[in-house]
Amino acid sequence: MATTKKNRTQVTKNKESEKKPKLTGDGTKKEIKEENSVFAACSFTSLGLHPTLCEQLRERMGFEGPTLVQAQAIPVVLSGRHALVNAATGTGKTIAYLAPIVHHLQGYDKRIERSDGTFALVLVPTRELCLQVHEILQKLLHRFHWIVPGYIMGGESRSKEKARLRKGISILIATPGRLLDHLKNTSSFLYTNLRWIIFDEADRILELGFGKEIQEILDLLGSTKTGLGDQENTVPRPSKSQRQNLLLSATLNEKVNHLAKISLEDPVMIGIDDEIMLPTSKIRFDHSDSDEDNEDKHSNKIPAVGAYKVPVQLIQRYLKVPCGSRLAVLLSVLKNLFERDPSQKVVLFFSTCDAVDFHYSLLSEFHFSSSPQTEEGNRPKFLGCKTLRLHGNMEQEDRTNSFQAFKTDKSALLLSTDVSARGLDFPKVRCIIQYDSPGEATEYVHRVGRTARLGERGESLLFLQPAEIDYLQDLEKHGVSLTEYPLSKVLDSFPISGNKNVKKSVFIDLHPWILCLQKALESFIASKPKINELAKRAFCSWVRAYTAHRGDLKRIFMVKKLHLGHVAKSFALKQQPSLVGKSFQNQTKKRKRFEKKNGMSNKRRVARVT
Ligand SMILES: Nc1ncnc2c1ncn2[C@@H]1O[C@H](COP(=O)(O)OP(=O)(O)OP(=O)(O)O)[C@@H](O)[C@H]1O
Repeated sequence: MATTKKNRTQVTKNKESEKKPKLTGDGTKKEIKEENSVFAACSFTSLGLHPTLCEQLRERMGFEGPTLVQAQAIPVVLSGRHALVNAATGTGKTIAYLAPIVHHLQGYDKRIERSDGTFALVLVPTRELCLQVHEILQKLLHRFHWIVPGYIMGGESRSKEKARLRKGISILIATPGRLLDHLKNTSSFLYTNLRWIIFDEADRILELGFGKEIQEILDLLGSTKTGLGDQENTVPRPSKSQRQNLLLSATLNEKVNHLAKISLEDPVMIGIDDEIMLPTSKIRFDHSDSDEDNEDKHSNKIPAVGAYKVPVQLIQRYLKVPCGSRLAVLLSVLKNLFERDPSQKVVLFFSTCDAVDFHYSLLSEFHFSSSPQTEEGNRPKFLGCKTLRLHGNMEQEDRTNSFQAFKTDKSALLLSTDVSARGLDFPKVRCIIQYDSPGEATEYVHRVGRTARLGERGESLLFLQPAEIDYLQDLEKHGVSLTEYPLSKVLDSFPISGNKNVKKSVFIDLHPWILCLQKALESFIASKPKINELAKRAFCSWVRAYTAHRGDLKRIFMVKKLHLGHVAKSFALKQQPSLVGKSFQNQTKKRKRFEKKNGMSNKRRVARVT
């Protein structure tokens, strides 16, 4: 704790000299307002990093100086202490752990070699994050060619990964399932020199149901306090000075407590306010844990649920939309956004892969004119922007292509599930739209965190039905407050039958623009059998996802309150809800049989959705 506080003080003291322009990751200059600054006033060199590494950060990556979280975390990581790092999205946590590791590895008396195996292991929840961290690491290692970066993740060829592991990877980025697979089955994977284990997006790794895998990984690596270090096949537990574990996320909450408890020794807390700290002895990590007396021996403190850190400059709004008008309103909001600024990036979040596929096809093919005189062939595309999609049911190659395209594109709309919610750093995203609500407040924070990164401006819109409006109070509990989006004004701005002066309605679902658009959408879907099929599938998955809300959220997202006819309308379906409902019941039965057969837990089900 002492180290953290000292660094914090140093950062505050130096704030006066913070006014000069900073370079962002993409090399563009910008003024950062002092009160909103994410940058510290010190230099990378003053934090103790090797000059060549500092040069690399500045010249190759365009980073003039550290961010606040880097200024706090780098000295701690360099010191060898275990740490729990909490900082808002987009504040540079990746460099906060990678830079000190590279600093140490390049400085070994005897240069490390591939045959020494793996020194550092970075665990991440998704494949895209795996690729992203690897890309950053490659840049960081440009001048240190003897330190080899590598990744292993689901969806890739196991045999190719085995070959790479056999040759040796110094810093390895991995998703948990595939790592465990190699730990058990790849005998040439050498990790006796392992010194660092990092959990990036620690809470998400656990939420995805990887808790058991993580426990097994830590045991196999001999890195738990209660680990099975004496088992065959495990690495002898290194001394405290040799092994260092780090946990990072913008939303560290009680889900991480268990992991912190089993993997961190006397950790330094970075970015965690004292008010939200509880001694570990006061917290039950899980219901099976009756070992509280032992906890008192370690008087570590870990974070309790509290306020989440959302970038201060982010403008957060909500839209209250009746269920049956959701689709028409969504399309109107998108049209308004891209007409206001055709060259921008927007991410649109859905709860299921099927919903992404349906809306992607719809937006790619839907042509519209509010004037009935316009012939079908002459109607313009409803939305002129480039559209991309990303979800967990796509082929790995398509996933990677979408991910890379959205990174480099100057203007595009990305339709995605929560697979994009964590850690992904798409430059210059201007707006986040949460069409399907995120459920847990943590997920809200990470979704909106794809914009307003590193002090840039950004906007977020959350769709809620009138019956779901209490969700705003749930967010308030975590210090997140939203204001209402001026929907009527936006809807009034659209011409109806080429006429801007039509009598407008105060009710969204009776607004002439919405009525006209809804009618066109329903005719379009009825005339396209393939998209119609996608709409029905998306409808079924949507209702299923709605039923999956957990705990307190069930009170807000009540399936019983859903009017299935209106839900069908939000997929532009004219069918009777009972017809659609029947196919939903069949699908639900099929899913339940599948899950029973495969012994899948609740948490796994959430993972399958993304
Ligand atoms: N010192 C720096 N100066 C300028 N840009 C930086 C600096 N450090 C990191 N960046 C850039 O800031 C952006 C955000 O960094 P990063 O993805 O590590 O954030 P994060 O805190 O891990 O976000 P999330 O919580 O969403 O995962 C990246 O584009 C990165 O290149």
